Amino acid sequence: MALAGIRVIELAGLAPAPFCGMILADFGASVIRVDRTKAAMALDTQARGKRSVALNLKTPEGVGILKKLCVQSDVVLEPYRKGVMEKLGLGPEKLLKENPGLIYARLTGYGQSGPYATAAGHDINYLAMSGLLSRLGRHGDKPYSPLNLVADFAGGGLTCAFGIVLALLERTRSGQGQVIDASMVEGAAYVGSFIWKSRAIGMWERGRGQNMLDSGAPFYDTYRTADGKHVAVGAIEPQFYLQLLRGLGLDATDLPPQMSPDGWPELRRVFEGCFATKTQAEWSQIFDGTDACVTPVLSFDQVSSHPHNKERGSFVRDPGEEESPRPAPVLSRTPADPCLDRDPRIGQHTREVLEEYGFKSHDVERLLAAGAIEHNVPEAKL
Ligand SMILES: CCCCCCCCCCCC[C@H](C)C(=O)SCCNC(=O)CCNC(=O)[C@H](O)C(C)(C)COP(=O)(O)OP(=O)(O)OC[C@H]1O[C@@H](n2cnc3c(N)ncnc32)[C@H](O)[C@@H]1OP(=O)(O)O
Repeated sequence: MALAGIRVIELAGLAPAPFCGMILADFGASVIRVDRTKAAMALDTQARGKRSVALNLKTPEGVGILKKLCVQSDVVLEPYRKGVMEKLGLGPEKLLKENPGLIYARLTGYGQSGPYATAAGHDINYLAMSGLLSRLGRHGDKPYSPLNLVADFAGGGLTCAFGIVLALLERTRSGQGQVIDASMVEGAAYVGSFIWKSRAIGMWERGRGQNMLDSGAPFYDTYRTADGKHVAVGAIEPQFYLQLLRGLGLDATDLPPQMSPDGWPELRRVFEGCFATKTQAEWSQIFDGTDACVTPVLSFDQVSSHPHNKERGSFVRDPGEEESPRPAPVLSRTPADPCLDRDPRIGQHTREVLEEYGFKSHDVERLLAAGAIEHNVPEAKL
């Protein structure tokens, strides 16, 4: 796999850093998640392919172990509030001095500088600060946050993983590591570059929810079908729009012009009436194989059995029969090979990892007895 041989230390976080770590693990990196001792439960639902060590960073021994793990690794990924790592004596200056090749990725909401740098926050706050949230939502309604996808995952975890891969690539030339300051505000805004830059061509002149791509246009929206399900319509170009009308049994000459916002309320009423007359499956039969850009809005239950996704194997099943998306994109020679084992328990690999990083087994016993580390044996499987 593309990242085989890369050693990553991921300090356990809430959602964006775990996703970043999972991407690296899916593509072959050895990812060790550093968990707290005495944790009631693992909150990391994106632990695929990772190993877990449990360290108590409130003890000098725990901090010493983390330092040893970091200086022998390629990447450290930390999701804490600005200043937490420095307080532990594990700031980038110190670690890069000991390991000049280290890539030190800091994934935060507001970045490492500025008046908000130390403030608590979550996806919705970062999205708000990126400017994008002000553009999301239906006409007449307040701004709407589309799950925690944009800041936490697209602008956060994924962007940070991209930064790590760039730094790894650059290190092959310079031999040097570097610090990555991944701010989710900036990552989200960057992901939204199209929105920012397409203002110049007048794409966002109208208010929220009144433009072509923000649910303003009837040819770019979802519609309820006779069985209470939905279809998604994305028929922008005139030739595709004509196919949409054909499938709906409508004649363009009886309707307001496609690109005239004044006629959009009337057009939407007509489309709503049409889509409500058939089930989702019936619409799929009509539109599949055409360029009308109409697709079913699939539920999680439907998604993996849809013939397209099924043929490509777009979803994988873990041994607990839970489905999840397979890693993307697909590389032709070195594709990701997601680990299908159950997620690690907190501290499941403490002993194994510490010995791998040069600790003697009697040291491990001493650290266990001192409460600086925890080792949890997985429950036996039948
Ligand atoms: C009942 C509650 C249930 C909660 C269920 C949660 C279910 C999951 C849901 C996921 C929701 C996802 C949401 C929508 C998100 O947006 S997640 C994104 C959150 N934001 C970020 O990640 C940005 C960067 N991080 C941060 O800003 C902050 O970490 C935070 C998220 C606001 C949390 O702040 P806070 O809890 O005060 O932690 P921090 O200031 O970072 O300090 C961490 C302290 O913990 C310590 N620590 C760390 N590891 C260990 C360890 N192994 N052993 C012992 N201690 C440990 C650190 O040393 C630090 O301690 P101290 O410096 O405070 O003394």
